[in-house]
Amino acid sequence: MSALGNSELILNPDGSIYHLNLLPKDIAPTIITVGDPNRVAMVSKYFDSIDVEKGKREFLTHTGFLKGKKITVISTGIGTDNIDIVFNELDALVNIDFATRKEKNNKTRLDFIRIGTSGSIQAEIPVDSFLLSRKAIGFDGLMHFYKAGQARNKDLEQQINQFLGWKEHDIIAYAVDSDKDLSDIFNSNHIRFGITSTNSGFYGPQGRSLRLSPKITDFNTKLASFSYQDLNITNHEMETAGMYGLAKLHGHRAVSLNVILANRANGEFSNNGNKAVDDLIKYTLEKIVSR
Ligand SMILES: O=P(O)(O)O[C@H]1O[C@H](CO)[C@@H](O)[C@H]1O
Ligand SMILES: O=c1cc[nH]c(=O)[nH]1
Repeated sequence: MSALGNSELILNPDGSIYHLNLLPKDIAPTIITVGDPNRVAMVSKYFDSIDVEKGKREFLTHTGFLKGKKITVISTGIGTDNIDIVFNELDALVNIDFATRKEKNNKTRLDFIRIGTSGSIQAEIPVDSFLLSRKAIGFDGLMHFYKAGQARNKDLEQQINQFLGWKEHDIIAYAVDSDKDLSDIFNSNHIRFGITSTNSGFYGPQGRSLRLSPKITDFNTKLASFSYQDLNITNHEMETAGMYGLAKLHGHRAVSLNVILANRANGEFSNNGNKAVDDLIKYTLEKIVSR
């Protein structure tokens, strides 16, 4: 493989990677991703020590130790356009030699655990509950730009696209599974499971309208009535499918956990979102350190 050029692998003057502003030594193999930069400190305040605090734009990183386990928490900002940056750059930090600018022979596998927020489209999934995305359906388009055949769940893709029939609206979904072994660490009766819909926006792309008219009027009820292998499409958010796809393509593992803040079927929004997010953070950290 020839060396990556200056316009492809972009390093800052201090040798750190372009957007994340991180050096290879700044990250742990276990990485918690959160959307909101303010959530980074909500996670790292539980660490026994914080050894790295760096950031640039919406990408804030803390790395430290909890009960002897080295953990990184990083904010991705909103959307899979940012996931593309975060996952490519985190992989580069461990699997590209910045001196030779070539891929390393011996690869390092990373574990990604998202602690996010989300909106349920199923009436019986209440606000403030926790949901693990067994699978994700991407309406955002990110995977269409990669040779992603081996990472995708083609059977689910075929079934959802046929069921929805939204090709006439230029909407074609891709589908990706969570990593089963990593997901199993977070199983318990506190967690619900489902298929997560990852969208390219919060309003129109999640069937919301404030002043603009939706093109697809039965958007959420149609998605909510689909089922696949005993799982329903449970919730909308904006990162998981991209995470699952890019993690698999790079040889990493990923799982997405979300607090349900909105119930779209009942028209409810949590009054207690911060407390629920804090509870999911504590639950996730406990599972990470006790595995
Ligand atoms: O709370 P985070 O992790 O950002 O996740 C959800 O919240 C944002 C929208 O409000 C989107 O990023 C969505 O995925
Ligand atoms: O409804 C919601 C709530 C949180 N995040 C989303 O993307 N959608």
